[in-house]
Amino acid sequence: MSAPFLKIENLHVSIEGKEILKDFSIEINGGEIHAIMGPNGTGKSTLASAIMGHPKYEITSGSVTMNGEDVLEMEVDERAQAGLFLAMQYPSEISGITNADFLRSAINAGREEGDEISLMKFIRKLDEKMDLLEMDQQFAQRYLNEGFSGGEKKRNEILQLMMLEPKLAILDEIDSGLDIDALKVVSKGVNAMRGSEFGCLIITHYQRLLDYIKPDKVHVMMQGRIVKSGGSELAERLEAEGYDWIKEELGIEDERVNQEA
Ligand SMILES: Nc1ncnc2c1ncn2[C@@H]1O[C@H](COP(=O)(O)OP(=O)(O)OP(=O)(O)O)[C@@H](O)[C@H]1O
Repeated sequence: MSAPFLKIENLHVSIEGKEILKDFSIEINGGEIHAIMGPNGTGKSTLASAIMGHPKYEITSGSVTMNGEDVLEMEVDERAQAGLFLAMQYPSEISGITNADFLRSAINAGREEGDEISLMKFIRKLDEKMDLLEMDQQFAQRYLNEGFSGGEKKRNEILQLMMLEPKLAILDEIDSGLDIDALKVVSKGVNAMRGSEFGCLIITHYQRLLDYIKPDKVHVMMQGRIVKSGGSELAERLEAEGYDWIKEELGIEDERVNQEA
């Protein structure tokens, strides 16, 4: 069997001297979609930012490899070129750059000189993906995310995903703030990406999203690491019962209590 698409081993990450990720490990194979759920403040977004190389997050030990290559050795742009993609909880607005220009530059940044996507091919692909995501054509010419509603930003993140066709996507709360119709459309986009050459890590608070995007594995994250893994049934139980039963089962105490002790 080939090496896992994404392999994270014993990762420790600190922010401003405070350790947030504590011995985090996961393996995602090509074609697999994994979901991470967990209470607020357990380090889910920190994980996403650390993998992408955000300078604020200091990796103190552990490894991250993609297809056997050391991701932590790569510059941020090299990580994107290697096929990593992050859809963020709060996508930023960039004035002066249209959505279409941004997408074309991003596609070409991942290609060799002379192998850039032709304008015709780009437009055809953009039209096709925007159709699938039921996006109005005007969004191609609007400045990136500027004035987009929360739901439109999320839909636009999935458009980027479909245009860039990364090997591994991390989707951080792409369901937050989406109405039911938008949730279905966004899920349709992610499902259209499914295939042996695509791995995906979905961070979510709600099982609802996983009704539409069926994960191969569900992981529960607490206090900076995965404490339990299972299938979709795990997400269903979390939705019904919350996290207390896991804390009880595994003897996990709230951190604040630990600090006071
Ligand atoms: N820039 C920062 N400076 C200081 N602390 C930070 C910073 N970024 C994150 N943290 C802290 O790290 C911890 C983990 O935050 P993170 O955003 O990764 O959690 P999360 O699991 O994604 O939470 P949520 O479910 O609420 O989105 C929190 O206690 C947070 O306050």
